[in-house]
Amino acid sequence: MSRLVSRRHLAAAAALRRSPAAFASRWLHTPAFATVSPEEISGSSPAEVQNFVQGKWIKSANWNWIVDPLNGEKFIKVGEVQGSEIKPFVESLSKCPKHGLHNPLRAPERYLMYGDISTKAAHMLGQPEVLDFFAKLVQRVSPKSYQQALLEVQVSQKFLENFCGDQVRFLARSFAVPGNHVGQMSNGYRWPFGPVAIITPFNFPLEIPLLQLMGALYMGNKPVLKVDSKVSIVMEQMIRLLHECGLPAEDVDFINSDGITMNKLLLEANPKMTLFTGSSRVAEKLAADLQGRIKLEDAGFDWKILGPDVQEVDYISWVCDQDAYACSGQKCSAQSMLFMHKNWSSSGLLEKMKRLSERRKLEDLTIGPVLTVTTATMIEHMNNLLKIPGSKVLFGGEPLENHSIPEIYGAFKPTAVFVPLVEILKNGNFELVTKEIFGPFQVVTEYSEEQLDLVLEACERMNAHLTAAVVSNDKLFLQEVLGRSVNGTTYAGIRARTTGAPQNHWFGPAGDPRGAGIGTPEAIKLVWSCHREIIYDIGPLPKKWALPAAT
Ligand SMILES: NC(=O)c1ccc[n+]([C@@H]2O[C@H](COP(=O)([O-])OP(=O)(O)OC[C@H]3O[C@@H](n4cnc5c(N)ncnc54)[C@H](O)[C@@H]3O)[C@@H](O)[C@H]2O)c1
Repeated sequence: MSRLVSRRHLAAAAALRRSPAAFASRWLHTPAFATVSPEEISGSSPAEVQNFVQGKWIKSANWNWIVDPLNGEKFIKVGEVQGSEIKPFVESLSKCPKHGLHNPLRAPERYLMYGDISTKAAHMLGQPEVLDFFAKLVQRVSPKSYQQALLEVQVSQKFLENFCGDQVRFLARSFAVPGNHVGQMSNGYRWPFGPVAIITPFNFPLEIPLLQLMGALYMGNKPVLKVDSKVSIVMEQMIRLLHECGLPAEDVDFINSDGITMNKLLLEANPKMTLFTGSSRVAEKLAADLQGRIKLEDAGFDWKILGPDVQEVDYISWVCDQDAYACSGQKCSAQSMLFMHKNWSSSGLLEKMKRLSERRKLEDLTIGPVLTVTTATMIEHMNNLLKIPGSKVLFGGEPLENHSIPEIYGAFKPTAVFVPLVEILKNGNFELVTKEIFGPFQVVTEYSEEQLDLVLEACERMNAHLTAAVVSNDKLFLQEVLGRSVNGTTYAGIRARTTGAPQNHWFGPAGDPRGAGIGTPEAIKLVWSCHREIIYDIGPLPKKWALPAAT
């Protein structure tokens, strides 16, 4: 947002606050469950975020002030639980037994209750004013265009629709296998873990925590949820909506804290499973601390390979632009590296990508603040890449201008840096080139027919295998690339993309036994339940049973 626009925005907000009629009409459009109005939150009218534990909303002795990513004003105060205040959360989790709040043999009516809660929540979230409320609230804390924010809310709403009626109990479908003799039958059940924890990052303030939270609940677990404090206001409001839709107050705890306090809580409360979504650095620390009782959705260094068949250049350049730069590149599925077959060099693809990237502007948040990488870090990374022989800036490479984004955040133009493939593969260069920059930044390279092995070697050597796209309709090419790669969510074909997985696509990494998933019934079952086999063996004994010899 330019200084001008930012001032205009603030002036408009101030005028609105002065006018009681306008104020009233804003609040009339605020849903009944809500305690904030997205447009009203400002430095002079800050919002407050609370914690929820043992069935009650509670504050904390400590407020953590969150600054508005667009102008640096302190605009949200989060009641952050300190290390000395975690006792109620530890006690609350400890109350839940390992067999969970429900399971196929205990309190099965709760599967139906969650079907009803999902029905009501899907209906409420589907109301235009509620969709708009959450889209705008997401935009305030994790700035992205209105369309991108709305899509996040719509995906969440569709997910809830998917688990209406009997769909929650179908998640816990069991099976039976005939035994060796009469009365024997083995039954496989989906069993909950009981007390569990969910930790989520800033970039999808609603979709990631909501989908994981509901999945955990559907399968019979009791979760404590921690969302990055920068954006936790969104889930705080969603939990209020869920309570309105019948979510039992004791089923979910919601904590705001820093990472150190959450780490302490995990060690003391000993949840039987933790779902972590965030950086690989924290993921690895928690995996060690929790001795493997964890599932991970961590960093993404996502690649796209353009195959030899050049076609639909306008469409593909648009998909590349969306994949690399929508949400200012802050999607874990964002296109981090583009491998372009040489046949594309004369297609005009790179020029088109450049032109599309130049349409992005702060005013509509098609480019905006980067919440975890500063401008200086992005410049430093780019300069390090430019030391590699043959590398060059294709477009971007400069800070955004005329804005009031605070320095703790990044403000960078959509950027593409070309690095030659043979250089990428050199030891020393490889780590640098494949470092995830969680911002509007991608590396582009080119390969010839004979170099496909080198491309696949690069993909093999990467550590994160989240999303990928193979853009080609050449079936043999697709078969070769897909058969020699592992990414968990891979799009293949001329319309392939790396981002935008909706609730009906499994989303998660592959190639790691700790890898989690989100969205689909398979993801819910894998992450939030374990297999339990009960072998019924009720007899009767054979009439002529006699004691056998010792074995
Ligand atoms: N794979 C996926 O599905 C997915 C989705 C979104 C984001 N991401 C990744 O997340 C990263 C961006 O998010 P970030 O930089 O905010 O991640 P982060 O790891 O810094 O933080 C994620 C969450 O972990 C908490 N946390 C930090 N230290 C902790 C500790 N010691 N114990 C417990 N909790 C702790 C944070 O407060 C936050 O809520 C990127 O690497 C991105 O690729 C992955």
